[in-house]
Amino acid sequence: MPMKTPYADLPLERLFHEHPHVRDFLAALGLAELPAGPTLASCLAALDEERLEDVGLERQELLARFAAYMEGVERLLRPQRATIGSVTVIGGRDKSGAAENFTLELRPGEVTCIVGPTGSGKSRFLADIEWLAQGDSPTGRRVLINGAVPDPGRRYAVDQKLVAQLSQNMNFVMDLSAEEFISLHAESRMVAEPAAVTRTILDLANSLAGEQFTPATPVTALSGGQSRALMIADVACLSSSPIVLIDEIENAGIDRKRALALLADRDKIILMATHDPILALMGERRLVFKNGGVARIIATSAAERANLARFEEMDARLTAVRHALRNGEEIAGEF
Ligand SMILES: Nc1ncnc2c1ncn2[C@@H]1O[C@H](COP(=O)(O)OP(=O)(O)OP(=O)(O)O)[C@@H](O)[C@H]1O
Repeated sequence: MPMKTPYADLPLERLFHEHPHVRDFLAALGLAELPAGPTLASCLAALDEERLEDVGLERQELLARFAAYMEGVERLLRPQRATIGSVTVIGGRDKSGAAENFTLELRPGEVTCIVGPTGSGKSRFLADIEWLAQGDSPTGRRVLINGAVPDPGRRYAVDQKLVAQLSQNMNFVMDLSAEEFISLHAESRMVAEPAAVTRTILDLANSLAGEQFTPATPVTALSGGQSRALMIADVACLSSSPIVLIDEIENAGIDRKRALALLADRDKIILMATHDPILALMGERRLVFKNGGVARIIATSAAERANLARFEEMDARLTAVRHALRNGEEIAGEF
């Protein structure tokens, strides 16, 4: 049964005006030039056999391909953030098989920190969330979305990923400028004004990075802190994934506090492995890992938050020393 799409029957000018990406779709098939016609359906109907042979598709297949493409685009554009009100993690067992006995509900805008010694299971926990584990990982944990088992399509979807990962190492292999790189992403996400969004992301990234870069800076020339800042701004503004997993925002010349606030502001559910005292205390809670299991859940108390101000002061002083070191100054006297 061939798939039908109303888009093929729109007046051609309107189709191209409202959906400029259709031109890219056609160009990719070698159909940038089409026989004249009032609608795409009529243009495709007028294609001669020879051109169809060049494309390698039957006429009906071509329409079905177009319908599937437009459906994919619609899915991409459909807002999905509103559909996530909570993520629930139901405890499984630690490495010795002892039950974890916890049920944890995470909501948009909340930051949950993950702490514990090396090998205690922090990355495993993040992986359980990334894959929406259903008792089928070594921990036996289960993850619910909006209080229910997510449908399997959601679990394996690549275009509507629930989870975005910000990992430590950003290795760019493409030879693009920062502006080209981000605008390519903005265009692929089909945002209404890719140029404006790109500018916002570059500005945000620069406000997070200790040292500035220009839109023309090649991504391969960005420092560790700059590329990290760029990825954080990109995830905050362009990713539709409602859950963000962060494996430590290290102190690589980046305003960690602002970065975290920026992500939380966008109503994302944030899980972050960190032992940075300021970031850890900015979170709503900390999950303490031992022997592969969650040993304790500590809600950040008012008393802990009171310490935060003092740690921020200490951090500002250390930042000043770091700055002075970077500038080749001597570190003597009052700091
Ligand atoms: N509950 C569990 N049951 C069985 N295996 C587990 C469990 N939790 C973690 N593991 C396994 O233990 C190993 C160490 O865990 P993981 O890498 O998550 O630790 P980590 O805290 O992230 O360590 P690091 O800080 O060094 O990165 C991994 O192979 C992981 O799959």
